[in-house]
Amino acid sequence: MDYQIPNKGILKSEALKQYIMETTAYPREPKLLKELREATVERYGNMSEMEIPVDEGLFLSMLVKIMNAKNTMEIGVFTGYSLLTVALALPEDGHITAIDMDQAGYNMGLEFMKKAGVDHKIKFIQSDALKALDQLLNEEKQEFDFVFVDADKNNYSNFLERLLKLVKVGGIIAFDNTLWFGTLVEKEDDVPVYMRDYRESLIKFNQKLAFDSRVEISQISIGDGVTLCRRLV
Ligand SMILES: C[S@@+](CC[C@H](N)C(=O)[O-])C[C@H]1O[C@@H](n2cnc3c(N)ncnc32)[C@H](O)[C@@H]1O
Repeated sequence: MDYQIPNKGILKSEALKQYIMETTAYPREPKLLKELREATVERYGNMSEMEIPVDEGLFLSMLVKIMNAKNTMEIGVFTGYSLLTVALALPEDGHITAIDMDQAGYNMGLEFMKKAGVDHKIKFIQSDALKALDQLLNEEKQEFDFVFVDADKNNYSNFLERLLKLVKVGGIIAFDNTLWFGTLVEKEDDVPVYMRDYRESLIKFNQKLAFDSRVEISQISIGDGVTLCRRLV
């Protein structure tokens, strides 16, 4: 045999990433999401990198629609790119409980939610996420179909424990950044010091998830890595 099938890894270069964005992501990005993305870059500069990328937004949007999700939650809002994405994907009577300890980012994004006519679907809770989840667990029981987690990577395990009581059986909890800029497979010394703490937590979280029989998991290599956890029991 004089040929070899190459490794199945997907993104081999920045150019390939750019190709995906330019051919299938940017042309499909809803107008108000584009405006929000650009306004976030203008206001927050490099911090705007916290937003999920456009291709990931399109993926989440389709997932929410395929699932027929109605009652959803988001942990980690910033200016609301993923929040507006999900709000647009939900039906008119859909709902998102959005949690962030910072209110300023959400306030900026709210203008775009209003323009899109989806602000009535959103209940924003300004709080530390663990506190807010404990509060939700103490309140009247409600079942979530879909949760997007994009905050405080040191607490992903703690979020999971609480979310498994809040998400319905068959529902999905999606954890963002589970590949942490590829640093998980780099030597610690080669990783910038400010990224090591989350790197360590995510390595442990991924290892633990792999053997957690309460969920079915799928690691999606999009954006910075998204792990889907479907509640089984
Ligand atoms: C990566 S950004 C979220 C980006 C957002 N999903 C988007 O697409 O634009 C993370 C957000 O999580 C919030 N956050 C971090 N730790 C938190 C915690 N323990 N409780 C609540 N919010 C937290 C930060 O204030 C920040 O706005």
